[in-house]
Amino acid sequence: MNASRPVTADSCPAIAVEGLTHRYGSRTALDQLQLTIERGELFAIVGPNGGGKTTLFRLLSTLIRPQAGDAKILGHSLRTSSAEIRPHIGVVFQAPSVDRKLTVGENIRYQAHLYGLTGVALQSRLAIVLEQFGLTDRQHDFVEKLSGGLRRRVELAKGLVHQPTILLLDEPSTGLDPGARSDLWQILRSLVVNHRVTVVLTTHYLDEAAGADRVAILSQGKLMGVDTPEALCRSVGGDAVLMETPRPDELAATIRRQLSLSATVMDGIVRLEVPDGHTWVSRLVELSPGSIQSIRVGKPTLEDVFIARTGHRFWQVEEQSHG
Ligand SMILES: Nc1ncnc2c1ncn2[C@@H]1O[C@H](COP(=O)(O)OP(=O)(O)OP(=O)(O)O)[C@@H](O)[C@H]1O
Repeated sequence: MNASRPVTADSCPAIAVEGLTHRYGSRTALDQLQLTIERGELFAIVGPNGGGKTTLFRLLSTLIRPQAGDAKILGHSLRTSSAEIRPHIGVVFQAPSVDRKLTVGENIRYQAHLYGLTGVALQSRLAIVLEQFGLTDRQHDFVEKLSGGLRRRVELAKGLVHQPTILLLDEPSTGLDPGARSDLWQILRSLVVNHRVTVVLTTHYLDEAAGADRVAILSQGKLMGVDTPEALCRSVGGDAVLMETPRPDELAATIRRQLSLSATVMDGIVRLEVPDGHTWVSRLVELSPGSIQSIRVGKPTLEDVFIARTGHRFWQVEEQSHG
């Protein structure tokens, strides 16, 4: 984007992760990860706490060096070329990096200095990002006076002031109310569509990951699936049928025995995936008269994908130990 930078071949992906493995002592945080992120994608890396998202994020943002494997960012190796990579990436960390005692404008200006921007070029970029994030009339306000959503916008403006090709965001929605989360996603989508920035974010909100172009599911350091949200959900097959009953194990066993369907019990709820779920409702209810308190039929969600791929509920995984 910057004329002084070497032009990178447009054909190479934004990010190509090639067998990245990372261990903290005996704990494997990332296990031979393979993943390609194309340019101009809004890409979500989703996973429960401890899944390895932050470790991957720290590797991709050149904060830590790969122990095994590599990743190419716009064709540059993380192992050998982190200095070449840095100008091309903008990073928004999970922990706030804005200085609350400085104004919005000062925060962005200091960040721009770190990337060597000065004078007219700096003023021009400052004006552009302030406008882009609806902060022009707040530029003289102290950050400590802003709402959480506006502060997050200042973080984004800082991350983009040097015009990176790739924006990495670690859990950007954490702590935001639903309105601010929705604003944030609109901004991210606009960056992709109008400015062709590749946006890669981590999240543990499955519902918001469904708004990305593609989703990678990371659990216990392993990639459990990567595709568009629609394709991932289709891969579960049919509809998800969920039943509440006082004796879930008994009902699941009856369904397996009498209907030859693979019913499972998770968190006390009997669940199964079948094509045309609505056609099964009366048969299921008649199977065990009076025992089903409620029955729900719905299209599979990313949570269903997670269950199908890992055998666990999303929020259970963090309680399990890692190998
Ligand atoms: N500095 C560290 N020392 C030891 N173990 C660590 C360290 N950082 C992470 N881990 C472990 O590595 C695994 C992956 O952690 P990581 O923070 O990458 O996951 P995450 O998906 O980002 O989780 P969260 O959503 O909670 O931030 C976890 O088991 C975690 O306990």
